Amino acid sequence: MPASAPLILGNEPGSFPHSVLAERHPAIIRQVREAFPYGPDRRRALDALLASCTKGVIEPLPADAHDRDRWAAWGLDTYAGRSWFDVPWLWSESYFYRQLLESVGYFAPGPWQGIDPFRPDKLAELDAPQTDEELAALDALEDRPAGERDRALLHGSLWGNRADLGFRLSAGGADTSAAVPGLVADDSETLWSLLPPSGAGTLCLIADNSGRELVPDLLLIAHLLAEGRVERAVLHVKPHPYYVSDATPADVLDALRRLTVAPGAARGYGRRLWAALIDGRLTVRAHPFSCGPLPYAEMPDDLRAEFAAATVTIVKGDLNYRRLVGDRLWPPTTPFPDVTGCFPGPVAALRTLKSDVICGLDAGTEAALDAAEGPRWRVGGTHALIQARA
Ligand SMILES: O=P(O)(O)OC[C@@]1(O)O[C@H](CO)[C@@H](O)[C@@H]1O
Repeated sequence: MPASAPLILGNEPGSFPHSVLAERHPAIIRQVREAFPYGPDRRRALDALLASCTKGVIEPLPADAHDRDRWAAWGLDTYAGRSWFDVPWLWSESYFYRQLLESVGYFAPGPWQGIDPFRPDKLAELDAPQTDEELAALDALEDRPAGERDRALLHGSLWGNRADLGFRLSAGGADTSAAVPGLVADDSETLWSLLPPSGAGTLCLIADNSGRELVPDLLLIAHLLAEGRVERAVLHVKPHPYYVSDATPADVLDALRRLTVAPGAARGYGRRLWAALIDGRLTVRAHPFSCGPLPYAEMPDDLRAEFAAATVTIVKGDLNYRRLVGDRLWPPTTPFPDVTGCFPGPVAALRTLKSDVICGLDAGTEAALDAAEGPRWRVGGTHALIQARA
């Protein structure tokens, strides 16, 4: 990895990270308050979190918190007592979601234990007519040449990353804006070379959002298994609700059910995935580190061994990209292999651009984007990348 680049904090007014802490997080708290009829205690806890995350400091966890030791190992003892704006942005955001779940009683025995505060929106998205349209498009793909199906399913998974409910909350619907979407980097050939026909290996896919992103991720997995490009797949999701729409094991089951009751070709994909789960060719993992506040460079040994053994790991979305390359302001032309060197094994990123972090651009592309859009191209969600290294 190149020596270093500035770590992103949220303390610069006017910056995107600052707006996430100062505006997006309060909006998420408001949304969660409306999602369920939480009683006075839960509402008080949400108010307290709002005050803490906007004007207060990072509070420590109680000594009996189930994950006290884990968060201590992840840096809580260092950051407790400091402003949410003055610690690494990645850390601050992650702790916000941890504390949001605490506020709604997600972890405590009682009626709200295990209730996903974002579930109503996730289900609404899964049930939306757009999902039907996207699934219906599979019918037309059935008799297309293999290469065309490869590309369509890869791009479906890539652009599915625009379906990010947290992003929509503060981007005012930018995910459907008319700005010309475009790939700013395309290492598809490297990725396909890692997934040759008759591959006997394992694909790891680190999922991002549920709903309209997870569905095409599952379709891609089903396709790669059916085409024999990999023998097994491991889908990594979050152990608990996170960044509003991130996929959890329950969301995987919802998406799978959506596929298995869909008309046309989609149902076939659903049935194949169902069978693959039963016979073990597809497994779902929800590792605690997947909701951790640290870059992948600091992943624990069990995950390191798992990714090292994979044929390739596909890392989905903006947040996972930040964790992959470190949440730092690299010069955009820094080569992707240079900043992903500590990821154990071949890795590919499929991401729409929703935060300032970027690497692996060629100088001409960077200049053209700056000239056309100013800094907006980095965060608008209208551009995307496919980056890969063996
Ligand atoms: O990971 P995803 O779903 O593609 O995007 C997550 C996101 O919306 O949240 C972060 C800000 O809160 C940004 O990194 C990014 O814009």
